This record gives sequence, structure tokens and C-alpha cells, in this order.
Amino acid sequence: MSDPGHPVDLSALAADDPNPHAGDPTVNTTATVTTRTPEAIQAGRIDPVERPRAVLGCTDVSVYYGDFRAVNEVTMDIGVHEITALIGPSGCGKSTVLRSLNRMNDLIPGTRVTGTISYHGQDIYAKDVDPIEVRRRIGMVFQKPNPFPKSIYDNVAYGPKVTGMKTSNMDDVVEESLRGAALWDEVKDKLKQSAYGLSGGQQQRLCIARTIAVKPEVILMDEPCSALDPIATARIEDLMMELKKDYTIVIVTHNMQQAARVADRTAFFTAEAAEGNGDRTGHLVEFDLTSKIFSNPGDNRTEDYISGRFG
Ligand SMILES: Nc1ncnc2c1ncn2[C@@H]1O[C@H](COP(=O)(O)OP(=O)(O)OP(=O)(O)O)[C@@H](O)[C@H]1O
Repeated sequence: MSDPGHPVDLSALAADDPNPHAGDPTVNTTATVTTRTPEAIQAGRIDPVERPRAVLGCTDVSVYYGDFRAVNEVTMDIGVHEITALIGPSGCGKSTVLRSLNRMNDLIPGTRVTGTISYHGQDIYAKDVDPIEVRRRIGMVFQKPNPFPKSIYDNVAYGPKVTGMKTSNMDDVVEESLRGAALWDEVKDKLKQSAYGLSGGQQQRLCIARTIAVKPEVILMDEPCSALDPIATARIEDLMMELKKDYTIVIVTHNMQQAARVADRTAFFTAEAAEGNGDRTGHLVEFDLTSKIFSNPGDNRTEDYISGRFG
């Protein structure tokens, strides 16, 4: 748990410097294309040319709900200004992993994370890290659009207000965020109207505007299109491609075409019965460039899943 008396100053990590630890030999700043194991790195099986610069790194991350280990020893890195897709059959732990990346799991009683998740080399679960600051820098968009029962304007202004963001002109922040979410032209004449009057796709873009209003560096998206029709889905996918110029995105999706269309890298998870009690524990099977995962996966389980033979 955090100690609000001694929060680590995460703001010292400049958002426009994706990797302030680059060159620091004491900090692991490299990310990998395949699942990273010390053996693989030592054996040179990971091509350094293909390594992204990591903004988030997971090392041996397991997540428990009470005594149940939902996800076992995930090691992967999230490349800056990339879209990383987490795919796999239901229950393999995609959302669990996603929520652990910004400590959203803290809000579920009994959840425990072991291993290390680092943001710019800093352990986000360290005792003195403020989870609120973690969630400001690593924002989240949920499956179902969930605007507040407020006006369009107030939905976007809410985050900057409650986080005490210093801003000389809130109107500018609202406009910039709505433009960033490709929604401005559709709502500029009705900013004071209820967000509930928007279509589902517009509401989801409003939620994206609300997320970017507090100027995060990373956006986590948990099946952001599953409640939307194909046209609204296409708009969100176009928006993601725009957003990745300024943000790093991690998306959970059941839609493999979507992963293939938008993601630079894809992580395939599965859940297998653990020895002993038979609990199905999720784990990372393969993490690679999306083109490789979909054309020449390294593991039969990935191939079976993407070809529809399983899952
Ligand atoms: N709040 C919770 N409390 C207890 N167990 C949970 C909780 N949330 C998820 N689980 C369990 O953890 C495992 C992983 O669930 P999770 O939702 O992360 O998987 P997922 O791959 O995202 O699934 P889906 O694709 O169906 O959304 C499952 O066995 C699930 O039942």
C-alpha cells in the first residue's frame, strides 16, 4: 500500500521524455520482442534491433485474487508510442494484467501482485509510490462507455479539476482533449448538454477525451469497442492510430482482426490448469511483433488460437 505521507515524485519523470533512464546501466531500459527470459537474452535469441524502448516493464508478474493465482509470472515490456494488444481466450487474465499496469487492481479487495511492474524503471508498487499519480500517468478506458452524469464539458474538465492540474484556461483543455479524441466537431455546439445524449461511440470517445485531459503518458483500453457497432469501432481504431503518436497504448481485445489491424506487438495469453487444485491460471505464451504472431507464431497454442481452432 502507498504511504501518502511519502509519495514518490512520479512527476519528476517527464512525460515528454519516454525513457529518462536510457543509458543508465543500473536500470533495465530494454524491451524484448519475445518473452524475455535471462536465457533468451544471454543466448542472443532476442534481436536488439527489434527491441522497443520500454515505458512499462513487467518482470515475473503474478496476480492473485485471495488465494487464487489468476496470472502466473508474466514478463513483457510495453514499447513507447506503440500499441500493444493482449489477446487470448476468456479467463486467461488479460484484464487482470491490464489493471495491474496502473494499480487499478488495488481497488479490488484481496488482490495481490508479485514480481515487478516498472514505469520508467520505477516500481509502481513500491511502498512510497502514490497510486493516484500512477493512474494519472497511466489512464484507463473501459469496455462500456461510462461517462459521468454531467455535461460533455464537465466530463472532460472533471479530471483536471480533481487532480488539481494547473491550467490557465479550462476551455482550452476541454477543446484540446475533445479534438484529441476526434470528437470536437461533433460536440462543440452542445458542450453544456448531458453526455448521456451522445451515441455509444461518441460516449467512448468522450471517455478517451476524459482520459487524455489529465495528460497521461499511457492509455490502457479494456475491450474499448466491444459495445460498439462496426462504424463506431472503426472510428476508435482510427483514433488509436492517431493517439499513438502522443501516447503509448495497451489494449485488451477479443477481436483478433482488431489486434492485427492496430497493434504493433501482440501478447498471447492462455489459461491452463495448475497441478494440484486444478485452478486455471493464466500465463503469457508468446509476445512478439503482431505481424509475426499472425503470420508465423512461435507456439502451436498461438497458432491454434488465431486460426480459430481453440478458444
Ligand atoms: N475480481 C475478481 N475476483 C476474483 N477472481 C477474479 C476477479 N476478476 C477476475 N477474476 C478471475 O481471474 C481470472 C482472469 O480473469 P480476467 O477477467 O483477467 O480474464 P480475461 O482474459 O480478461 O477474461 P475475459 O476475456 O473473459 O474478459 C479468471 O479466472 C477470473 O474468474
